Amino acid sequence: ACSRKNTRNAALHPLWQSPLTIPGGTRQSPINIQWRDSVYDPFLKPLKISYDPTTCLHIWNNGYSFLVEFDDSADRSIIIGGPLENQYRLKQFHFHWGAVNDWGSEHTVDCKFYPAELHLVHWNAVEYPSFEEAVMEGNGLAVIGVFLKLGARHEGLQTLVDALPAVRHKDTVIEFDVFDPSCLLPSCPDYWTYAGSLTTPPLTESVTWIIKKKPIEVDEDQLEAFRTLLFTSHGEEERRMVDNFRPLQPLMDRTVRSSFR
Ligand SMILES: NS(=O)(=O)N=C1NCCCN1
Ligand SMILES: [Zn+2]
Repeated sequence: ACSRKNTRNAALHPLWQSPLTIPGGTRQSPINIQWRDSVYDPFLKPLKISYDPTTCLHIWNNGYSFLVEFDDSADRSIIIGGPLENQYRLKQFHFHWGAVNDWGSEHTVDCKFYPAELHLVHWNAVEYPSFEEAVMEGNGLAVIGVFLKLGARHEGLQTLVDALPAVRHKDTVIEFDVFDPSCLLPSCPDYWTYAGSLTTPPLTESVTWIIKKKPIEVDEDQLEAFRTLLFTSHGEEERRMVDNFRPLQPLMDRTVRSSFR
């Protein structure tokens, strides 16, 4: 197993006061992706992504992360192909990050942590009437994970970073009219995919994970901006929003497939 220097052995994750492990869970997330154990699947299709930037609604701080939410009342921002049987609608994206650059991502690759990880959350609107119902189904959700590494400033991310001071406290929200999340995806099409779960409540085993092989680069100031956010609401004693990742979960009887040789 991979060791994160500051691993706590708390039974309850301090952040979410939810059980670290789900009793009877067989497909929990996040996991370590052991590159050499992943299996190339030639039948995996390319992932097709088409987002309409005007479906962007607002940015808000929900006390776990900051998230950008989209109008998912029609099939305007969708993904299809890859390991997916249906098309899935974009609902929101958010990030997980560390207090320092040595850790912060939820998934790891050969036990390597990245300083942050982006999750683009989509739901199966072909088979289910709402996101809330899809969350309870084995094929209800598809989440694209993108690793963030320290490097050049990311101009597309900067528009989000500039809005963060307005959502510093939990339960604050600002309108965010136009944003194309495609600018946060690496150009390389390669990904790993496996059957997993949500990593924050309700932790349901409803996610087809699609983890991009290549990270995107962001600079130190942009990571520091994430760390200026707070878990706490106005008037509460301030607690910096950092280390908002779930510890690694056991792979159990799962195979991670790759779209590339
Ligand atoms: N980190 S995660 O797996 O995306 N977890 C989520 N929980 C609530 C709904 C959206 N996503
Ligand atoms: Zn997430």
